[in-house]
Amino acid sequence: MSSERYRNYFTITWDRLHRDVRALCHQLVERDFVGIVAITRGGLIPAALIARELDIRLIDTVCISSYDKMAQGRLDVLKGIDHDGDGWLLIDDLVDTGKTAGAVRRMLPKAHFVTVYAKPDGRPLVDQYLTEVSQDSWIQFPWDTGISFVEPLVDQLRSRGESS
Ligand SMILES: O=P(O)(O)OC[C@H]1O[C@H](OP(=O)(O)OP(=O)(O)O)[C@H](O)[C@@H]1O
Ligand SMILES: O=c1[nH]c(=O)c2nc[nH]c2[nH]1
Ligand SMILES: [Mg+2]
Repeated sequence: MSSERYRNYFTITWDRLHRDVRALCHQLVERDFVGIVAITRGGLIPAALIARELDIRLIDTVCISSYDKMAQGRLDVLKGIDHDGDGWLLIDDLVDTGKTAGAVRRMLPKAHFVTVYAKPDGRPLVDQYLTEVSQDSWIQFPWDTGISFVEPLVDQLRSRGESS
């Protein structure tokens, strides 16, 4: 873990992500949307799953670059959009500090903004989210992780000198 801001990992598996996105869709299914705007790149995966559940075929993107791994950098808008979001569903995977959400909200003030995960600082900027995650946790998504061998606990303790 390299950023001072984060003390824990909150690990999301593909199964969990799919279940969480479907649960979010239950809260959205009664509404009508013109289409989806996904915030790249993290918003693309939930956007595809939500589009399937809500039978939405019209999908656009706002393309943003901000973090380099865990380090927050300058926010660059690589591609904006030419409407105010009226009737559109705006999707990101998560809101953390709210910097990305704030910038996209200014572009699409009338969109209905949802994220799957929300940390307290960014939470007020979205209309809806499924799961709250503590501000000091880094959410590890399945596309950033893989399955690997884990040493038995006794061996981990031995190598740390905590057991004989
Ligand atoms: O609330 P904030 O502090 O702005 O952080 C939230 C944003 O950070 C992540 O994107 P990132 O910039 O890492 O790019 P990515 O979606 O391409 O992974 C995440 O997907 C959100 O868009
Ligand atoms: O994968 C990620 N996990 C996070 O917790 C986070 N916060 C900002 N950007 C993030 N990306
Ligand atoms: Mg993102």
